Amino acid sequence: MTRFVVVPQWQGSPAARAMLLTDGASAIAGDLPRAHTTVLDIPLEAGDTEGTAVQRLSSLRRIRALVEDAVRTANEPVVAIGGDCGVSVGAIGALPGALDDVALIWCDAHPDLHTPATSPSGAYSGMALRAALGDPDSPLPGRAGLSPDRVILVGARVAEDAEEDHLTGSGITRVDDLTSPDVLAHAVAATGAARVYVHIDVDVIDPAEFAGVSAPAPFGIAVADLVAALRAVRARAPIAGATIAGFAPRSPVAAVDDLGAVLRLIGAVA
Ligand SMILES: NC(=[NH2+])NCCC[C@H](N)C(=O)O
Repeated sequence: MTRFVVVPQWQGSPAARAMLLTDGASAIAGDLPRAHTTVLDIPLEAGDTEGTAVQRLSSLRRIRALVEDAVRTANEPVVAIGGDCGVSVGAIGALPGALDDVALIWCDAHPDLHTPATSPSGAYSGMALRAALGDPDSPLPGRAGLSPDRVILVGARVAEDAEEDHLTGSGITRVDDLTSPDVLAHAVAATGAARVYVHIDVDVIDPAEFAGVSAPAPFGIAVADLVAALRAVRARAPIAGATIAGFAPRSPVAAVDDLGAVLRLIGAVA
């Protein structure tokens, strides 16, 4: 079975209306099977930087501990429901066993490869993949063991120069076209990994199909293509865990329009 861990946090987001992410998490939670769902009691306050370049770090640190504890005690694969992308760093770090057999599929309109020094916003979500890879400059790094040559970045189309510079020669594989469903599975097979973690920021989906995101970016992936690609991945390697992040509906009525797509994505990883 799968355990759903709902993390209604917003503190890692650069968005002006970041708290919409807590509404998104709650909307999703309402559609999940109650007996298999844990909703974390997330501090609502912003917290402070602790003198670093990471906004709201003190709250993010407390949230990290809650996420790690929930994933560790689940004793079954967890689908973490954000909140912003920072949720994945703790959820990946708390996976059972060493991370050296894990491939990470990072589906996101943004590569999230900033360090605190290069981030334009100070938002931890924009540093999330870099932190998951053990960024030595991060005050809140992920657990060691994940390797860039086992990371596949899907649908990233809005990147700052510092992120493009880091990507060049990083060993990270990029996949931008999922219209052929086996491309992603082949990329995973090429990493040699035995299990897969799937991170999905819903802003990877084309805005024509999905409205409830903080910063819509054109030329995204189709829901059906991502679902088919993930099905092909699962035929080869088990999913060790997953995150659905970035759902920021403008209103409860607007949330309903996107929930079908969210549930299809959850079905693809759960
Ligand atoms: N996964 C996301 N929504 N990331 C947003 C990051 C935006 C921008 N690159 C920043 O660091 O502020």
